Amino acid sequence: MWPVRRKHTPADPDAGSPAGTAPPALARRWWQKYDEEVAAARWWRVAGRLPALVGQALRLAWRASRTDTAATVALNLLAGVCTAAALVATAGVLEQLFAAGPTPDRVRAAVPALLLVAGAALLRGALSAAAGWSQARLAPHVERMAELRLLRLAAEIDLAAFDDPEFHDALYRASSRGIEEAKAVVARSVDVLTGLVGLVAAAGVLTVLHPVLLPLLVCAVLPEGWAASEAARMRHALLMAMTEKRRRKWLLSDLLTDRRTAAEVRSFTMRDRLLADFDQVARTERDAQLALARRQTGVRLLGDAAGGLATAGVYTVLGLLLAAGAMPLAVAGTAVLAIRTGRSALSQTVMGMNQCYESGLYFEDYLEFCATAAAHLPPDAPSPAPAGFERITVENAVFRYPGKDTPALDDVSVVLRRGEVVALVGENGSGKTTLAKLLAGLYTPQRGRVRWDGVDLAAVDTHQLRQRIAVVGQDHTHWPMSARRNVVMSAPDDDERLRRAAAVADAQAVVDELPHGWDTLLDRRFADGHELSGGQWQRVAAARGFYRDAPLLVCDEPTAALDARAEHRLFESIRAHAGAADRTVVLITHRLASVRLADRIYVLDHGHVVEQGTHEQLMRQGGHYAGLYTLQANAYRDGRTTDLEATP
Ligand SMILES: Nc1ncnc2c1ncn2[C@@H]1O[C@H](COP(=O)(O)OP(=O)(O)OP(=O)(O)O)[C@@H](O)[C@H]1O
Repeated sequence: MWPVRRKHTPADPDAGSPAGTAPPALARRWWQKYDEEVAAARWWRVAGRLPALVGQALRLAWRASRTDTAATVALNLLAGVCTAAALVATAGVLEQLFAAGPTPDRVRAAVPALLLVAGAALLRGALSAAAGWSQARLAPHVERMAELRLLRLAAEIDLAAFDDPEFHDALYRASSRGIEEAKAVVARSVDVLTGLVGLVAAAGVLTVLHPVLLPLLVCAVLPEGWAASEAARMRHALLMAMTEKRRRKWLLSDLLTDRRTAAEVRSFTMRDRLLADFDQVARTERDAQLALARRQTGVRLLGDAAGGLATAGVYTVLGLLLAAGAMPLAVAGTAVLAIRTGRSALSQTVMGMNQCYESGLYFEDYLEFCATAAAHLPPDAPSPAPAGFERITVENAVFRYPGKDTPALDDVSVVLRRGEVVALVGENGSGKTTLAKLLAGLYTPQRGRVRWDGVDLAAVDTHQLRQRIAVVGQDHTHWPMSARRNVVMSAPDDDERLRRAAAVADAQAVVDELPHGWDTLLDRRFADGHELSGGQWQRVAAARGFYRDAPLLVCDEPTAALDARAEHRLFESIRAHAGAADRTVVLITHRLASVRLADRIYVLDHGHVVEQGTHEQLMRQGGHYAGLYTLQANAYRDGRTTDLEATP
């Protein structure tokens, strides 16, 4: 699917990390296409990319809150205008003070300009405070919008993306910093605009005073700007290179602190091993951070030295102009003020651009993730999913997991009719779960088709389709919610339906023992939360499948954690569930006694359907199925059978 092999970027500080933590060469994915381009960006590209970046940030802010965006931009711009007005008024004050004539007259003449300076300063203070307030109000709106968008896309994208490590890297970067930086880009964009207003004012005053002053001022500020953008680029390149390691570290810390792994960490004395693995990655990260700090300091020193020299040059030129009589003292005084204001405005602009660029790099990670994820969503205007079916056919389906050379399913064809119980059997890794996920509409085959009667499922509304399929999964989720929510899920709440589903799945007895019945929270990490046993969870998961009341029920090893009696009852219930309303059941189980009564059995081996038929037909064939069945039957016979184990 993504054939080009990835090479480590030159910025990767851990190309030779300790054994056990070094990532294997990963196949290039669509998530990665953009990374190297960003890591290689230089400061001169910053200016070119900024307008688009600022535009996107402001659009996001606009969608999040029009009032606060408009207020933030307008108030900051007005504050910038006040700074400019104060500068021009100060020039007027100086001009009056250095004019010829008696001192009291000069001071009196300067009073109107002085009042203007004071007024502009006051107004500027008030505007800045109001701008700060609207900016603070805007940030949570932007954060909420950005977070919701990312979560919506992550929850909607094709399930296959979750088998791709690059997807996880991209998601990690987008969610860990991308969202945070979306707010920063908006704030820094406003800084740039404000700085530009001040700069225009100072530049205007300086150009009027002497044409050589403005270019000198620009030269004084640019080195610092260059240094800051280089430092930002280095930091982002490091983040790029460290993404996978940071995820690894996070995973290891999760293993050490998670409740689900806490027991095995102790019983298998895994603590030291996990800590050692964690420390290996942490040390690599620390060394990379130290190297980054060293390189950043070097670049900053260079920028500061060049900036200092250029500033000294500006004042030297000013002194020379004064000495040569080419500039009167009043004008020189104004020039010093204008240079200071201009320098701070230019610094604000350049720093704002840099910070905008730095935040923008992370913001672009976020934008890129959203754009790529959006491009991999199911089709926009799909045809409606069929309400039911007479026949489901899988035709010559080929499915390969991302990054795998061999397909998990190769040229597989199966047929399911309405009201049938169809069993999928085969050894571990033969492709049963993958086929079940294709039938459940969770994966789309890369070749071949899955149809409900004549309708190809690749073109239908997946959301609608999935509402017509119930799945009792092998790896069902223990939702940290109430018992009721664990069964009802997203369907409408209906007590009678809940009672029926629980009765069929034998889950009512489980719930009856809970302190708050259906409203008990099933998570021990919260106060008053309760935990269920593996078998009890499995009954709740089965009730979830029955509650959905769908024409197709896919059961992937639904009884693995059940005791023999409960397992027997659940299979009976599944059969009755299918018979009662002409529902079709796909059943995956290694307990072959339970598949004997299936209407048809498909036997899978290494991703191929190798046999199909009823139990009797397959036993007569004497092939793969007959071999497996006889093996289990003999095991039971040798172990002296009991009533429930009379058949294998
Ligand atoms: N998420 C995944 N990413 C990559 N490969 C996978 C993934 N899930 C399964 N596979 C591979 O696909 C093949 C078929 O796996 P599948 O889970 O469909 O087998 P199965 O018959 O259900 O096995 P079991 O009886 O152990 O549940 C196996 O080789 C497995 O390694």
